[in-house]
Amino acid sequence: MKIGVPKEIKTHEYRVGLTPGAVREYVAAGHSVLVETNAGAGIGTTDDNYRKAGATILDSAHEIFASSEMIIKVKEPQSSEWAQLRENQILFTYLHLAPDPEQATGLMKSGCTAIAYETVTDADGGLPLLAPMSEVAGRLAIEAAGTALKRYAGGRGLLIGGVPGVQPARIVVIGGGVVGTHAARMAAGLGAEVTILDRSIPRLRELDELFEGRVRTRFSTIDAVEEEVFAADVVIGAVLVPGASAPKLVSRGMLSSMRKGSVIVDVAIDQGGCFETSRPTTHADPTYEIDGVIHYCVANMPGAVPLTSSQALNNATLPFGLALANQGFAAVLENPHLRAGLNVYRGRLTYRAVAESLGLPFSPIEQAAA
Ligand SMILES: NC(=O)C1=CN([C@@H]2O[C@H](COP(=O)(O)OP(=O)(O)OC[C@H]3O[C@@H](n4cnc5c(N)ncnc54)[C@H](O)[C@@H]3O)[C@@H](O)[C@H]2O)C=CC1
Ligand SMILES: CC(=O)C(=O)O
Ligand SMILES: [Mg+2]
Repeated sequence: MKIGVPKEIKTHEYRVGLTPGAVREYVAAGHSVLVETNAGAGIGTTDDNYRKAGATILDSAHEIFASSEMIIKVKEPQSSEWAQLRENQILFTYLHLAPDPEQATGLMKSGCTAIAYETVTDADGGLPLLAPMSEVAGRLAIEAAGTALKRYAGGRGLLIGGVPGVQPARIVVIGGGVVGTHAARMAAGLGAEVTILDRSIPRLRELDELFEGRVRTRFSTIDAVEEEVFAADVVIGAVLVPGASAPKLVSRGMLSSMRKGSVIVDVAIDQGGCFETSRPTTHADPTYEIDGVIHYCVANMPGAVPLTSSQALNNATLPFGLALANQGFAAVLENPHLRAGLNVYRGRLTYRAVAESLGLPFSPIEQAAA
């Protein structure tokens, strides 16, 4: 199969869909890989490194889209990209369609087959292509909070871990999945007082064992969220209902009861965010303030550390990408985990939670492919 890798064009997105190491694997399996010139600049790799791995370098995204049977990217396609997709072409990347009707209709109009990294599953009920970036974003969330807490940045002027004799920051993490666990690990490591809220009791049990008493766990009710958020210096939004828009757990009205200079890091912003006042921001201008509460809502946090992130992402996508390259669409029909990733097929939405969030018709794949 001919596989195309365009350079990422979202603001301050420095990751790349395939690293030279991954290209080598596709080429060894008999595939051709076309890479846009400078696609690897953000991870400090050159066109020559891609050529050595067996890729052909093309001058423009236009040539990549025109010549490839499958496009492998990182971020959701931007409008200039979805306009170039076409029927029978496979798109394999993050999509986050639930809060993004424009992109959803753009992909539907293109007729392409779009597989979303974030809804591909594994045998343990996990999300193996979301997990590595959630690990990165969870860890970065505490760095972002530490920066925003500084007085010159509008924050309370609090050091996350405090110092001996002075209390540390109180950090509340809503959602104890991959993002939440990695955020809690970093926060606890720095010496913060950490509470994780989740609606899954089995998950709270696992967290309790994992952190051996170093982190408090709490079942997430309306009461519990209010109590914890009002007492927090930092709130990390890390909930997910796969494919769906994030539930809004902190309302606009609640902000006035939060501490002035406290910080919200809404990692779940790519699914619409779990704070009513969240709106997507970029690495170029990551924060804004409402009612004295600093909001950090960058939708591509791992793009800031592309060396770590591109490797972690490629490790996870490789087996799925190879299956698609080897078998084409048949891989989606055969493998239930890839099938869970299918969001758009020839103009139809094939992922129920996405269709429901967008208020558009849902077509099960059996029906869409019939
Ligand atoms: N902004 C960014 O750059 C990035 C954003 N993300 C996003 O972060 C979010 C979290 O991802 P993961 O941790 O991988 O998901 P996950 O599925 O591992 O964890 C989500 C957790 O939320 C819990 N949850 C669901 N509804 C809840 C509620 N009402 N109250 C409390 N807990 C609730 C679930 O029980 C689960 O434990 C997703 O939206 C993901 O797309 C991930 C990576 C990068
Ligand atoms: C998961 C995601 O949206 C990202 O890594 O940017
Ligand atoms: Mg994102």
